[in-house]
Amino acid sequence: MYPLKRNRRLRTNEAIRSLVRETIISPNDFLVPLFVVEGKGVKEEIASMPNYFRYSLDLLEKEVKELWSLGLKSVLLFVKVPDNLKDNKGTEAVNPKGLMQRAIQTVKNACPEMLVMTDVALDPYSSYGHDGIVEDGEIINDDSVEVLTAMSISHAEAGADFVAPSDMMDGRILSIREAFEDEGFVNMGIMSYSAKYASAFYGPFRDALDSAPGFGDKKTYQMDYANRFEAIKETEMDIDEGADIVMVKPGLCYLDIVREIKNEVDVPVAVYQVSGEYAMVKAAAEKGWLDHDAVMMEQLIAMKRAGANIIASYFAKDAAKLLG
Ligand SMILES: NCc1[nH]cc(CCC(=O)O)c1CC(=O)O
Ligand SMILES: [Mg+2]
Repeated sequence: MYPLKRNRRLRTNEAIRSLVRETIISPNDFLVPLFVVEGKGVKEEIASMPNYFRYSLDLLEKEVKELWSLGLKSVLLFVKVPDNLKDNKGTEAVNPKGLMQRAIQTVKNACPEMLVMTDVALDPYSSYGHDGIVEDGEIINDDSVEVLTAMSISHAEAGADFVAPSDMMDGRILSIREAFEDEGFVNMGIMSYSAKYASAFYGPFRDALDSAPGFGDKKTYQMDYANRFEAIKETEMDIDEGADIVMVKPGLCYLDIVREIKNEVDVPVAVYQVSGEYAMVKAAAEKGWLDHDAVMMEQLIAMKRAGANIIASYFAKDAAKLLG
């Protein structure tokens, strides 16, 4: 007549709940995205990403030290490139004195043990705002891969630990891996954005870098969000081509994909909780409609529970502070 098994016993108080908790997060799980701009003393808030900033190199140095003191040991660098340096060839992307190359050196000087990952794609450097080279209104694959490979070598030369190709061109992981081997960068890591969907959740990021596509959309290279098997195919191919870490992006709407990939592959799986996901929580919290910290933690734990070993998140610093 009464239940023989009372599951509620294990929920009676926080002590027992924490004893049986299956998923925990710590600052070790996070990858911190950072936006870098030219200038001195610049710390600009991004309008659509409240409490998230673009830093000039001098203030980047301070920020990175603070992250380190919070236990955050990996950063993912993005740069905002002035319009006059944008073209259709990625010229500035391979400039040894470019902003990205200097940002890598700045982080390494400020904090030698910080793991530095760099975004590899042409969009912030492209006069068209696309991730590859444009010809007759199309984003052409193989020439883009060549530039992305040169860009990766340039980041390795500047001292990066990992490149994170986010462009979704075919074959770029193999090309980058072979170039690293040929040039003696045998320890350079590749975190591939292997299952990256064409998503409307990237909007605020494109504000942050002024990198919105000038024509069309990214659907000829980023994945259709209706697809699931394709994510596994993309991911397995990138692992075969030499990726050390694979990534699913965006996060929350794609946790089914994270779980499937985690079950399929034997390399670490990352997830990217993207700018639009961050903006939604901030906006609702500002209105008093959601509890910011509670919703943030619930989402981060959900990502880890879904199988993500690594979470790239704009909440990394807030979460690290809360986790103490
Ligand atoms: N290719 C560049 C890149 N790398 C990461 C993001 C999005 C990150 C975010 O929204 O937080 C994008 C934008 C895009 O593909 O359009
Ligand atoms: Mg691919």
